[in-house]
Amino acid sequence: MFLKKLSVRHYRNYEELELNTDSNVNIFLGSNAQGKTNLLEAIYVLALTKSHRTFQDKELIRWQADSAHIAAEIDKKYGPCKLELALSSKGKRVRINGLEQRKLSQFIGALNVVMFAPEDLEIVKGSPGVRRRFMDMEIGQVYPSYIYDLSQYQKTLQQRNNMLKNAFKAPLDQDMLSVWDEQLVTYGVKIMKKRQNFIKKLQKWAEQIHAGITNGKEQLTITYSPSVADSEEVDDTVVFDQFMVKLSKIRDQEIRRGVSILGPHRDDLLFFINGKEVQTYGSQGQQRTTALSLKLAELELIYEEVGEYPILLLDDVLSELDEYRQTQLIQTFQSKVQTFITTTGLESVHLDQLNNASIFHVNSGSITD
Ligand SMILES: Nc1ncnc2c1ncn2[C@@H]1O[C@H](COP(=O)(O)OP(=O)(O)OP(=O)(O)O)[C@@H](O)[C@H]1O
Repeated sequence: MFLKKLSVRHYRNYEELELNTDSNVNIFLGSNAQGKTNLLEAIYVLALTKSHRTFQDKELIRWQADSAHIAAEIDKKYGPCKLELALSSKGKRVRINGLEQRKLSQFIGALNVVMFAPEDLEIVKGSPGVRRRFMDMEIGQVYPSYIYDLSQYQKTLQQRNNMLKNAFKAPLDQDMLSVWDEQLVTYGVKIMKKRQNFIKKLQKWAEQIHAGITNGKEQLTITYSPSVADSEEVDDTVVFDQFMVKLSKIRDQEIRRGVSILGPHRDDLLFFINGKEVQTYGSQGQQRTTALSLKLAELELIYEEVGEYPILLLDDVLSELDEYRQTQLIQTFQSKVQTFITTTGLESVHLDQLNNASIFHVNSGSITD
């Protein structure tokens, strides 16, 4: 995929901006707080309809404005495509080639991106919630049906939690709870299955890439850890039954605690280097390399599934990498992936290794020469 033109209006600190991005490598250069990340974020939001750094959509709208707009012209394998997204207090509206899409799931995936930002270290180091969000965002952009299953699961979970929360006030409607149980399990199994497949594919690439970055010294293993199944293997019928049985066993506990304690909303991912868990035993450098391998693996996974490479967004990460890792990264994207990079200074970027990079000077929400 190749992003030819990006336009934003009333987005973060941008009043109005149109940018021709004809190069394979586009560098947003500027001091702190000028709007470099805002531009990468705009591309990310156009792809996934959500920001990578906030859950609050209203933060994306320029102060004092009612709505924000992002648009892009993209060259895809099958031809050119125009994407538009408008954000307001009423919600989001999206169009593909001028045609309004009723559901966001019809829009997500039209543009594929992989963002690598300093916060990604949290995927390795942080709480399970960060890893679940990582899985959800990434699986959703490749398999649109996942977004539907996930939203159905979340709705069911909310209803079921409401019921459990109120169980101490009035007698529990056991029949109704059984209906929610079955629905929770039905969508839960679909989600687990897709997460398992995704992680298996990601593992294959990440292991290879990580071995390359570490000169074959480290073997990276990524394991899906579902809260329901006894192993990472998820077989539909077996897990459906296991899930139902386990729910009935913990019913009293769930009623006492007033919350659903089993299901994909409690899943996790585990990372191991040479058999040792990275979160607990990995050095800062190993954790960083794990996050990098993960992101580079995503490029390959998306290529395998979608048939073309996504756009790579590198937010202030080159300076964090030593020269060897920076070279590895640049060599990976240089030939095949259109890349957008933010940086505060070119001295930390080995420009000599980049062919035909365009440099945009970002200054208080505008691009200057
Ligand atoms: N909704 C908004 N409306 C107007 N301005 C905003 C809004 N949200 C953020 N900003 C402004 O955007 C700027 C931050 O932009 P951004 O995060 O892109 O910085 P950056 O250039 O990447 O800096 P750094 O190098 O520090 O990461 C800040 O000046 C902030 O006040």
